Amino acid sequence: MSASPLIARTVPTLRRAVDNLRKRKATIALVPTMGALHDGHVSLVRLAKRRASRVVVSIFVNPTQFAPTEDFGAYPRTWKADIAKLAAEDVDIVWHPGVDAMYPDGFATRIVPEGPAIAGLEDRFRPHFFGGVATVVGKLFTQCRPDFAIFGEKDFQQLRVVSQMTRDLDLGVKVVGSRTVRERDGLAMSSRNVYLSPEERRTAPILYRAMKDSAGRIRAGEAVASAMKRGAATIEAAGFALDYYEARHAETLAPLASRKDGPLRILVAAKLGTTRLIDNIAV
Ligand SMILES: Nc1ncnc2c1ncn2[C@@H]1O[C@H](COP(=O)(O)OP(=O)(O)OP(=O)(O)O)[C@@H](O)[C@H]1O
Ligand SMILES: CC(C)(CO)[C@@H](O)C(=O)[O-]
Ligand code: BAL
Repeated sequence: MSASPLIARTVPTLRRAVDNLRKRKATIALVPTMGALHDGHVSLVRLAKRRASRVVVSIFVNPTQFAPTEDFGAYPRTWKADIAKLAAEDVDIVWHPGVDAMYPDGFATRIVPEGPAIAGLEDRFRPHFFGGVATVVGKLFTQCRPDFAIFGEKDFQQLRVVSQMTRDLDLGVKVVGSRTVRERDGLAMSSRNVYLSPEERRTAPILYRAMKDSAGRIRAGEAVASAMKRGAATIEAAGFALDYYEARHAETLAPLASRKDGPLRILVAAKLGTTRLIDNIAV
């Protein structure tokens, strides 16, 4: 029988719960989320359980990473179903602060990531995004003081930015990436997939198919630029409005002209109607 997790809504409650686990010599893994949980999130929880003896999942739709024109208000919130999923996975603590607990009146500090990991890609199209993510993840780390924190590779640039910030600020957390979980037709699971109309949902897996095709061509010796151009054209022909379709160095995220320059990752962001999807694969 799985037990319901302890739900903490204020920093003192969370701290007491974490301190209690620590007194019992627990190791702790944190899984930061914005809720609307799907099997991708569940896979992060399962990896967390393999890394540590206790698991904390945070559910917080973080306003500071959304631009005023974006979907903060509409973002799916499915609290009851989320808690049922986390109870079934035997999660120990759910950290679910209100906006006032995370950003009390007078809050005036921000972590601003710099350097190659934030050059372009998401940062070009969501310039507010990584500042909001770094600030909230920095807070989540100091609030929960985990040994490990698990992030999905689906948000590949976010994983790199968070790893860099954690190193730079000596936060003492081991950041672990977890592979992307996909639907049967290849679409990366994402909380925002619920926005897709049935027709858009049928089109959406083209993103993954185009990346796989480009990766195959590059592996077979086609020039990176040519394979990427073809992939971008396929995506646009299917009706997506493309933000970017790029091959980058898999570790540094620096732009790469040739496969010989290092391990490659293809990253994409595109809008289908009003829904913005992102994905990436290794070459
Ligand atoms: N399909 C997936 N496979 C593995 N990890 C995932 C997947 N989708 C999301 N994650 C990871 O789950 C964590 C929480 O992400 P979040 O709650 O924003 O979900 P999301 O599905 O990415 O939502 P959104 O649609 O807002 O991008 C992040 O580390 C993210 O990379
Ligand atoms: C890491 C995160 C929970 C920070 O709000 C969010 O960006 C997400 O869900 O990927
Ligand atoms: N999964 C990334 C969170 C966001 O798009 O705001």
